[in-house]
Amino acid sequence: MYSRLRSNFRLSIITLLGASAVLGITPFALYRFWQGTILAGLIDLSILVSICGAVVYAWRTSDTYRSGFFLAIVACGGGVAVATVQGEVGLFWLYPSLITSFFLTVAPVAVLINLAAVMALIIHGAAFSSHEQMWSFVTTAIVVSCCAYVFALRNENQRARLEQLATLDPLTGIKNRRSMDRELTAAVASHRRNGLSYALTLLDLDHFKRINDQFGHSVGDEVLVEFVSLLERHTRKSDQLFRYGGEEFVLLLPGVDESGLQAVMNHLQHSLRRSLKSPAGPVTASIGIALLRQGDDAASWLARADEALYQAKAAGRDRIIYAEALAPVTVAG
Ligand SMILES: Nc1nc2c(ncn2[C@@H]2O[C@H](COP(=O)(O)OP(=O)(O)OP(=O)(O)O)[C@@H](O)[C@H]2O)c(=O)[nH]1
Repeated sequence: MYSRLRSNFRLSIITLLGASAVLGITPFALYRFWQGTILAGLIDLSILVSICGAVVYAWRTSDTYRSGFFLAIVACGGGVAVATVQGEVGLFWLYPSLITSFFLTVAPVAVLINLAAVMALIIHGAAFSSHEQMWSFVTTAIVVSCCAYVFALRNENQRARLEQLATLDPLTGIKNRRSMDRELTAAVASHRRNGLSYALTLLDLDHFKRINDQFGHSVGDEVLVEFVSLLERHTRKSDQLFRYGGEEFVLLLPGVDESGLQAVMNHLQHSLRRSLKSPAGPVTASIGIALLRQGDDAASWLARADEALYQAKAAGRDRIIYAEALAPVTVAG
């Protein structure tokens, strides 16, 4: 539970709102019933029940987008209803609602919800005792919304940047090992659920250390970038490429059959032999491939591809080794 709250910002806001609603609104709802203002009490109670329902839904389904959107409407709609029934006392409730909208849903939607809440109050007018009070409220509501908008946007940009830093390799721009672990686990789950076939390819540049030693690290870096560019050009959009570490890369190919896989890999190997070069001449790669099998998990699947790569290196490099025997490819003509 704690790890879900830590990793999912919107879920933590939804939960915080739920807890604040229970602690903050319950005494008011009870007080209003006790005072005999039944309508205001019922509004408080329905806000409370709606918020709790949305929190439970968010936890059960992890669909924080819909529950957040619903909560933003409930919080602002509730604030409008309370202000309309209770007058200026209710206006105070609208400020936290206007701010939390930006953390419950995406910024443009939050702007629309807040605008609708303020417009509804202006049109109905019953919440305000004077024009001066109304315009003071409108101005402060806009100022609060603008500040929350800027803060939410900044927060979203930083989150996206952090996500990028955590998942992408800075040199080549492709996904890193952390992303690979996630995608391999997802592929195993998809294979178990729908039987979709997957191939995992480990590619390792041959004698790469020599390039670094002879020409320097920056030339080595250029070769790595060119290698990635070649791989991207010769694979499908649905294939995923990851930097496993150093000069080792993983290519994940979904929906492949054995003969298609062999054709793709042979073509890739020819392209690498033809096009990948360092100042010392052509650069080759050794390739180990494992098809996802029933009973595999991500670790055992990767280990089989790794073993195949080891065999490719041991057998003299610049070759493709499959972890399992594949049906021979029949060449037409
Ligand atoms: N330029 C550059 N070099 C890197 C990077 N990451 C790892 N390396 C180098 O890659 C080299 C890998 O060397 P080895 O593991 O001996 O592999 P190899 O020389 O390719 O030999 P084989 O794999 O056996 O063919 C090391 O010299 C690392 O310093 C990087 O980001 N940039």
